[in-house]
Amino acid sequence: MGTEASWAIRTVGLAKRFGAIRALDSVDLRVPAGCIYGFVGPNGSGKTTAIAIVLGLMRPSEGQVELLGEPLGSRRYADALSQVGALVQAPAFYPFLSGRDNLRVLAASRRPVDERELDEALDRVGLLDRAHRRYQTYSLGMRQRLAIALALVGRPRLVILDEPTNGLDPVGIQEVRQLVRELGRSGLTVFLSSHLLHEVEQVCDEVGVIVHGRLVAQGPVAQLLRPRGLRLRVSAGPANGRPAARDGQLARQAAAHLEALPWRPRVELAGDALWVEAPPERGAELTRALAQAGIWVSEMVPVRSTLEQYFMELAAATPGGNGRP
Ligand SMILES: Nc1ncnc2c1ncn2[C@@H]1O[C@H](COP(=O)(O)OP(=O)(O)OP(=O)(O)O)[C@@H](O)[C@H]1O
Repeated sequence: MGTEASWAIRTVGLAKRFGAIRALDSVDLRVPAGCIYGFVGPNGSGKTTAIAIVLGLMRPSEGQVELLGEPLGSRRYADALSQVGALVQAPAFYPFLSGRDNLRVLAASRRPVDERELDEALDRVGLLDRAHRRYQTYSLGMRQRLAIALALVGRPRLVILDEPTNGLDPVGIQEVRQLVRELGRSGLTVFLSSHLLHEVEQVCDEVGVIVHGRLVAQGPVAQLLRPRGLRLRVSAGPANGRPAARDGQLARQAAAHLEALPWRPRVELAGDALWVEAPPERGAELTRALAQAGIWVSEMVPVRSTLEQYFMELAAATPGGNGRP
């Protein structure tokens, strides 16, 4: 495998077996430097296993790994690791110490740190002015931001966050997502694992989708996760002189008009709403066709299939990717 500094993480044919369980099966990760990469998959799909291998905490059964251009197994892999910050498990912070003292104690347990490094990490996560307060007074979001600060001490080039919003309240979730976006904007490469497709969609530039240990899709979020359908609600036109049709009946009429369009979109009825398989930019054509038939669109929302459907479709489309061996 050639050395390419443009990949923060690159794996080829990465596999890990635990007895009969294939936790990872021929995974080719491509994490471009300078992006926010979302590693998304249902619980138990192999995300933590892949992260543990990249961090040198677990040996792969097969395959190659390159971190910041250095191959796993080479002497320089340790140098690459020293430029990586990671949050894999919640750090054991001390409740009675301040945020800053916690950071100092835990960071110093790995290597000597100076106050300037602590200031910088606290500043990046927006906790500098509250660093003197006791940890036990912190909100859930602040606690997680402090945990991310610990991963940022020493200015890593890459930060790996394993499910960083798990267990947080809604405010904390928003704080952490916002922080991840800011870290990405600052030029840091962020590798974030999540079982939430919408989280990855909101925060990441690139995505890798893993199902049952297989990477079933990878690429820019804008390409892979774009909405594939439109949900419509319709109402009778204001002055078309027809007796008002019942909602369900009107929806059936609307479906018939749309299915008759030259490009024959697939249409499904869902009660009084319709689901049309069409990219959002075709919305105007749909509304025009319906208006010409005297049916008015009262609501139109771009939608994707549900997370589970999406994972299932991707897994089914991948040879051997639809179940465990
Ligand atoms: N040390 C281990 N021994 C045996 N099986 C393991 C071990 N670690 C992980 N597994 C199995 O490997 C598979 C992948 O687990 P992994 O923890 O990597 O998934 P994950 O996507 O991170 O899920 P979660 O978000 O639930 O942690 C699962 O079937 C899990 O039970």
